[in-house]
Amino acid sequence: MDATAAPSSLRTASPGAGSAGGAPGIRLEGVSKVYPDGTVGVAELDLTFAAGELSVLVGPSGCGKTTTMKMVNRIIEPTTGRILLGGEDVTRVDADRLRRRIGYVIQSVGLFPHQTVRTNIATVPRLLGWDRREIRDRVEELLTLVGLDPAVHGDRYPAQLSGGQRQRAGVARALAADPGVLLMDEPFSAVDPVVRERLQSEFLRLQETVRKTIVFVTHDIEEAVRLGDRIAVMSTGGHVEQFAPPAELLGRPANETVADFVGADRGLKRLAVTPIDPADLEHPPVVGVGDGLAEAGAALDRAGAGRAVVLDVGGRPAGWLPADRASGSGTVASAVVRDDAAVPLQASLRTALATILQSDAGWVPVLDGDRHLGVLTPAALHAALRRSVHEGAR
Ligand SMILES: Nc1ncnc2c1ncn2[C@@H]1O[C@H](COP(=O)(O)OP(=O)(O)OP(=O)(O)O)[C@@H](O)[C@H]1O
Repeated sequence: MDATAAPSSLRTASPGAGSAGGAPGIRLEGVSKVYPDGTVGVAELDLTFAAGELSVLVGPSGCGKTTTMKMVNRIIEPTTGRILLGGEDVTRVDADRLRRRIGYVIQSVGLFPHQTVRTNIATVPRLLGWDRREIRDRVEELLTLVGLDPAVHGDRYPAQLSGGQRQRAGVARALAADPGVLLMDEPFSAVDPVVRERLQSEFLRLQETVRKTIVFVTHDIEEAVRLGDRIAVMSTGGHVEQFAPPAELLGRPANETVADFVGADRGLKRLAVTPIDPADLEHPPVVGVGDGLAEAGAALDRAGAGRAVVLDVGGRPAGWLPADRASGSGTVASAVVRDDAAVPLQASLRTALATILQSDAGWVPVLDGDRHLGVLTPAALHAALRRSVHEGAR
């Protein structure tokens, strides 16, 4: 993507192609870094980061993650090898100009402390000579995109923001000139776990819109599994032990090193990357809040079920009706055990399990849009997880 282009509306594109909405793929060919003291940071690395995908680098401390990432924007100069951005060898181009084509987000954010959030975000567009109006419009667009209120946060200084807000501003600054590539060096590790999870979710939604080619370094395997389209597990010298989508990495670790790194609880981690299968849903009787109790009782009898799912007038789950309350006069509304917990069909088994654990129902209704599809029970969830582990192990 031409970084000197004027701000455009955010791009959408499907991943996997040679370039996605202008985002180039990145290819490292025989790349090595030998530091002046002789330390081999990375040796003979061949690796491709697909266009529009988020690739995560994980591995033990000192294995060469940061070196690998920083060679892409040449904050660290490779000793040998080539790095191609959308087919163009960038190992010889002007490093400053290269960096303006690549967004960079780091743990300590790196916002300029004496500049307002707006001025910080405008840094690269200003360097690229955009006109004032374009810059102003782009900054407002980005503040909103990353969830900062332009009127409230735009004119604050970094010290006047929370850690999470600073990270959002850092992401906005990295995206300012609409670069095709983002490098992210432990961007969410300086905030507490709750804020981190929120930032991760927001960031996933953002990536669905902008589809950048992202190289992301983290120490946190959970974060890698949550965010990565692909995860590279590295060992000393930048050696790639396995580079695979999260489900494959957790289901079929290539060797002991990877298995050790992803952890003995990798079956549990698979929860986060295993989708709900509609075939696993159970279908207890469904009654409406406005139905008569006698009618609901008859439906429960016919099905031989101990309880029914209760839907409100809009068709959303409102709770459940135990068989022993399904008699007498009145409507289901007078006897329903209220519980509006539900998950969308797109949710992971992890979200489904968390929701089940928070409710007394012992199941969770699954929705396709607004339509109730059935309920997921702990037994079905267990079966789905076992199946996915076996599939992964084949
Ligand atoms: N400037 C330097 N001079 C000499 N050796 C260096 C330099 N920078 C990094 N190294 C070494 O290169 C190797 C790879 O370092 P790198 O920072 O890429 O690892 P990392 O996987 O990112 O580690 P961490 O997870 O601890 O951040 C390490 O052995 C490190 O000590």
